[in-house]
Amino acid sequence: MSIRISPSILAADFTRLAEEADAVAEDADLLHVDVMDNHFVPNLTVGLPVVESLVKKVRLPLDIHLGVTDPDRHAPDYAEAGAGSVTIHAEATHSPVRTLRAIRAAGAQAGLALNPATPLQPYEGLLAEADTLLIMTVEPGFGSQKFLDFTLEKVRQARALIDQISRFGGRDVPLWLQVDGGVNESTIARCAEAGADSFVAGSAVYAGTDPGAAVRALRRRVDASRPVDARAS
Ligand SMILES: O=C(CO)[C@H](O)[C@H](O)COP(=O)(O)O
Ligand SMILES: [Fe+2]
Repeated sequence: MSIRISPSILAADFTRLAEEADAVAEDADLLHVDVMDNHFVPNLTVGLPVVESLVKKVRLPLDIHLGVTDPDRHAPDYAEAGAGSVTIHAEATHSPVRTLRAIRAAGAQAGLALNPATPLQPYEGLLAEADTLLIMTVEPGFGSQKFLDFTLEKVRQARALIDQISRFGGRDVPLWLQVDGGVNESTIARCAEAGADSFVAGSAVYAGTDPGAAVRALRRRVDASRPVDARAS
């Protein structure tokens, strides 16, 4: 089983985004960009012009997390800008099928995010339209928040569902199970044990002095939490 680590630049130095991205380029799989509009979440970050500039400079695929009120209007623009993946929130979208299909049609992977209090069951049928299911492990809006333990039960439910879909041949492309918020060296193993295989980490990567080493440490934690025969060589 492969895993993905996606450092969140929400915790990086915004005056040096290209260098901060470069610092994890050898060790990470994606670069997570939180687009926040001060409406869906009470914080304002970056938008399309910054993402368009990052796409040209950053060696990793951009993992765009849209914390915005109107993802149906904005998501296709991020995919067309060259993002690797664009994730919309279930609580914000009014036409998830159309928007997830538009993201894929523009050449990006499509993600669906669920806030901590949002149940999985109403969205199970939508998973066929998605490449990533993001289970928020904090309320979206800010970095450095404490991991919400109760969200692990939803990660377990999602893992069981994804495994069931794969067993019955229901997909020909992977469906990543991503966690975001409070993921660090103490919580990442529990996320992996619950079934997550894609991990966003902001402060755990960028708060220290060596972001690349922090990504490698997180990867080792995930690896150590898996059975010996499933570990990376
Ligand atoms: O979506 C997010 C917040 O809404 C961020 O991706 C997340 O908070 C990452 O930061 P940290 O790992 O420090 O919790
Ligand atoms: Fe995020």
